[in-house]
Amino acid sequence: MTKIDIISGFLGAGKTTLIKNLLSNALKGQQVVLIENEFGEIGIDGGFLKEAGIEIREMNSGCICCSLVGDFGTALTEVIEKYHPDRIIIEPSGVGKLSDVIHAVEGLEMDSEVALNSATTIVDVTKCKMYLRNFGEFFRNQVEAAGTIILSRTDTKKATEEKVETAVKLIRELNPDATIITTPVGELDGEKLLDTIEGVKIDLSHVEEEDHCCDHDHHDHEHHHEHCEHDHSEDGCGCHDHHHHHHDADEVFTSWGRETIKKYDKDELQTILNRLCEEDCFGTVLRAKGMVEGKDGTWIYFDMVPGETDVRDGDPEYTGRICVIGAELAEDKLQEAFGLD
Ligand SMILES: Nc1nc2c(ncn2[C@@H]2O[C@H](COP(=O)(O)OP(=O)(O)OP(=O)(O)O)[C@@H](O)[C@H]2O)c(=O)[nH]1
Repeated sequence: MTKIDIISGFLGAGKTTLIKNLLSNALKGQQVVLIENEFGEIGIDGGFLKEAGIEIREMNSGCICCSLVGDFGTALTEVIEKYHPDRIIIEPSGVGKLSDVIHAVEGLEMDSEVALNSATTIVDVTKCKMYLRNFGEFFRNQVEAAGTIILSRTDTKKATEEKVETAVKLIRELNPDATIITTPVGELDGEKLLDTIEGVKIDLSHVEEEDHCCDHDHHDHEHHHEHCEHDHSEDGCGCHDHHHHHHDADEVFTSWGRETIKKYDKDELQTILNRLCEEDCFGTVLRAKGMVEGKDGTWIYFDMVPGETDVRDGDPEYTGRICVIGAELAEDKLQEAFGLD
């Protein structure tokens, strides 16, 4: 019997970080297949995990919830038949709806030797309130459908006691029964972490069904996306408020990605990422990530979520890749900022 574990969470919440942690600790020695669904044309995360000898099946064809019946079901069945793994970890895209993924897995349980083992959502404790307000339609479903919720960034200074308490309260309102992990994951023993995630019942009774995005006609929506002044303050602008329903992820979010051989230095990349955090001219940038060759021949990896950047050394990749995800992105400005034609 193959166990299926779903690790969801909004853009940049910390899904890949948690999966790496599980693979190198609690799941070490198990045969694991990871199915990733990245939002954005340029797949970035795959390379990180291939090093760990993990088989990866990437699906970059947009939102997982829109391809569940076709691609996703086929991918799962193929993986099961080919590898008979101990586990399959599914990492839906940051803007995927968790309940849709759960439904899809449950649909396969009858015919295949698989069992849904856990459904976990990672919530960035420092942005919970803002994302709930601005992107509630997507964020809420991930919280409502989860068996376990892990708060990320509880190890940072920004995660004050007050902020953690507020996040827990907001999460409790949406999902009264979930186990909420408030201890920084890095402090937890791997086995303890896995035990906590695995032992939880998955209950979709409090998930708002109108959030199910595959039932509707993709071309017959009313669009209410009035753009607004983005002040990038912590509480955001409130323009994508949670009363809007029935949107596909690709109606609200866009991505811009490039493969490039252009060389950068770390300071230059840091400056670009700071600009993405601070300036309004790019649209609402929610995530940037990638890897590029450095001017000195080393490789530079980077991550950006609002208010947070990380530029670091990494192993050479087959080519440089940049991916930016957000709402109403100004592609020409992004291209210009990264110095690309
Ligand atoms: N301090 C701190 N940083 C974190 C934590 N979790 C994730 N990060 C950082 O946040 C950034 C994004 O983390 P990822 O694990 O790539 O997030 P993700 O959810 O896979 O992101 P997507 O690619 O958008 O799906 C990285 O720079 C991580 O190092 C955490 O608990 N604490």
